[in-house]
Amino acid sequence: MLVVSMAAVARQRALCVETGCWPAAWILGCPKCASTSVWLLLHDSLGFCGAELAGLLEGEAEWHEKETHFWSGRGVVNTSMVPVIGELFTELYPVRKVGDSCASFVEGTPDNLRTIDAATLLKKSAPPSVSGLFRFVVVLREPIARDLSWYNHVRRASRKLLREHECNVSVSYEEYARCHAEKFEATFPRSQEKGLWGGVYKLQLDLWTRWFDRSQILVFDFASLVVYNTTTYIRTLASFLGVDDDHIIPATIPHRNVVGAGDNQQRTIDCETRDLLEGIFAPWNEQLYALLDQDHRAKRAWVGEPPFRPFDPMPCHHHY
Ligand SMILES: Nc1ncnc2c1ncn2[C@@H]1O[C@H](COP(=O)(O)OS(=O)(=O)O)[C@@H](OP(=O)(O)O)[C@H]1O
Repeated sequence: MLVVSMAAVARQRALCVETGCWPAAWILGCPKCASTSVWLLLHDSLGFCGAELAGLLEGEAEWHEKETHFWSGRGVVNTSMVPVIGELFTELYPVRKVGDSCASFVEGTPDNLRTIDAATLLKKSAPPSVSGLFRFVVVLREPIARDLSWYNHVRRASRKLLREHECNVSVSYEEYARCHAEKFEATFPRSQEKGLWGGVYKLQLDLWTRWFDRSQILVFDFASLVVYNTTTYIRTLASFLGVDDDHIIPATIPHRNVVGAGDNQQRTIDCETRDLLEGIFAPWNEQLYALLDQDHRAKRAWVGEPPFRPFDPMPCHHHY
């Protein structure tokens, strides 16, 4: 049986209202940035539980346990519903589970980071005594690698996701990326939720820091978390989430990819496409690094947040 951290239980109890709770932890994003692995770490090793949704098919229930998509713009909530959103949402996280089967709750919809209205709606819906206690986790991955991973994901996804997609995914990644690059220019500066905007992290962080204190948001770079410094980063994450040192904190992070290894995935891209995309992302990446650096210097970030490691360039191959 999992031994739950009492410190985490106490934190979570402060977020419960009547029969339901607001999750203490939120994995905000980004999609294809190891959000499932972080969720599994919290769920399997640190005693966090996801949402309890009744009446869903088995596979869907497992997915929604991590991702409620309540705030991510799929039509579930809008501003007119603010007075009742809290009541509806907290029903998904029953207070009876806290300290029993769950140390705490976590919401892990990775689309939340880039959804334009998510932070606003959440801030307006949660009581101030509660919203100041939220802990948000953001993992950011080199944007071209993230986009390639998303392309592989969509190619195997449901017809619905394919229909929603504005560029054809049945072509090579290079062709798909060129289509998005053209739309990126055309749609500036809106549509932050679509296509290449998914990798413009500076603007996504701005959406959240407008409404929540920066010290409530822990920003990790993907490579340090999953490759270079996993053990330390897991300890940092646990400490940020209020899991006490007495709790056994794992040294490794799971590796889950919903697409499934061995599926016919595209893993490398040509250098022409890499350079085209790099030209789009590089100025935004620079703005992101500058923002994070300022947050650290001005002590706006949580004191334990490590310096952000700039992204390694996306590898590519030349055609000869
Ligand atoms: N531990 C570890 N080490 C290395 N890589 C890892 C790890 N955990 C997750 N991943 C990679 O993250 C991608 C999946 O991210 P998500 O779970 O956020 O995807 S999803 O948005 O929930 O669909 C997916 O990336 P791609 O393989 O490039 O598609 C996973 O392989």
